Amino acid sequence: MASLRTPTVQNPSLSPSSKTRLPCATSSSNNLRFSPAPHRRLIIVSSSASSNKSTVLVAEKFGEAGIAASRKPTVLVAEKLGEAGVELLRKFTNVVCEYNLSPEELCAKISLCDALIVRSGTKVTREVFEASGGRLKVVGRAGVGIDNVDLAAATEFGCLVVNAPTANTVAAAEHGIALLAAMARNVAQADASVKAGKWQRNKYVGVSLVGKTLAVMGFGKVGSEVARRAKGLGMHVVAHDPYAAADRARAIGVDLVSFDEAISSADFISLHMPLTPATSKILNDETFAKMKKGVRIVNVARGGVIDEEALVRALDSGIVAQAALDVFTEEPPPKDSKLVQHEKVTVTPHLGASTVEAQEGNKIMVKC
Ligand SMILES: O=C(O)[C@H](O)COP(=O)(O)O
Repeated sequence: MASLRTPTVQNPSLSPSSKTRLPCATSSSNNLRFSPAPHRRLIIVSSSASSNKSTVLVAEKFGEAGIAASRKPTVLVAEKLGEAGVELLRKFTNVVCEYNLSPEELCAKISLCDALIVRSGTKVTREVFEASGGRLKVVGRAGVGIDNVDLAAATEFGCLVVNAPTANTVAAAEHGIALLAAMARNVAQADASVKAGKWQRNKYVGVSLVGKTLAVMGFGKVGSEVARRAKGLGMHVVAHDPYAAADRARAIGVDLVSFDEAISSADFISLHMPLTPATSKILNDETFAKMKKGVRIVNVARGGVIDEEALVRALDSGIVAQAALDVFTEEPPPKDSKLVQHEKVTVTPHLGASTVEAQEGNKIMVKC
């Protein structure tokens, strides 16, 4: 049985309903049922986490019968997605998969497309919407963060932006925990050392996690899963999130505290907030100065939430003992980046959502 989860419309002013979540279709076995919204034309690529089967539904203006009669919409898939979802999408749309497009190439192709599907690596700028000449009706973000899409321009050009808010949760949380443990035990550095022919047992003495305080900054889907796992490792977990409910935190044994209390009490800080004007460079010289000397930082959220130059200063001064980073202000970061090359820093190339399961389970709902 394929189950459809509800994606989130990111610019809901374009939604026919005032709600940001659109329960448009349900599926039971092979029997597809559409909600009574005949004016809607939907393209939904979805998959059930339990069955790992992707489903594509296309409902035309007057229901399923309209699909055959209509022109098939053209969907540009600009980054690699799970193959099963793309295959199903092909049944109902003209799918064009073109990866690693330059901004100019994307602009050149977009005027022929009704929908665009991206991950975090494609910048969907105002220029893209301008170049589409109004044909682009929906941008599907196969993942969570939509900071790579110019939402104001999308709204102005009448284009919906939808994301898949839950597909990557576990993958991102697991990667956060993987980086936390790998950083504490110098796994990457020790691995490189052994491969270079060395045997430096004294150099790579680590620190334990048990009994340490972890501050989870951003207690949403990923943050709360990280907290749950960290509790299982015997850590004391506090969290800061201006929007989280205290009882939800309490239910998993986490104290919600103020930003300053979280960062000043933590032995480890794990970042899980979206990149917004309010969170941009939220870790900076001023906030590093409030941290415990020797704090360790994990970032699987967005590079832009850290002032990277300030982090290098904090690493050099010893305020921050180590950092493990999956995300960077500029991706890929410059080869000579002091931060990436820093010996106290462990890095991965934005792999938070990159598990087989997360990519197969990823779902995109595109509403035209
Ligand atoms: O926002 C997300 O969903 C994650 O950062 C993963 O991004 P990705 O789809 O580019 O791997």
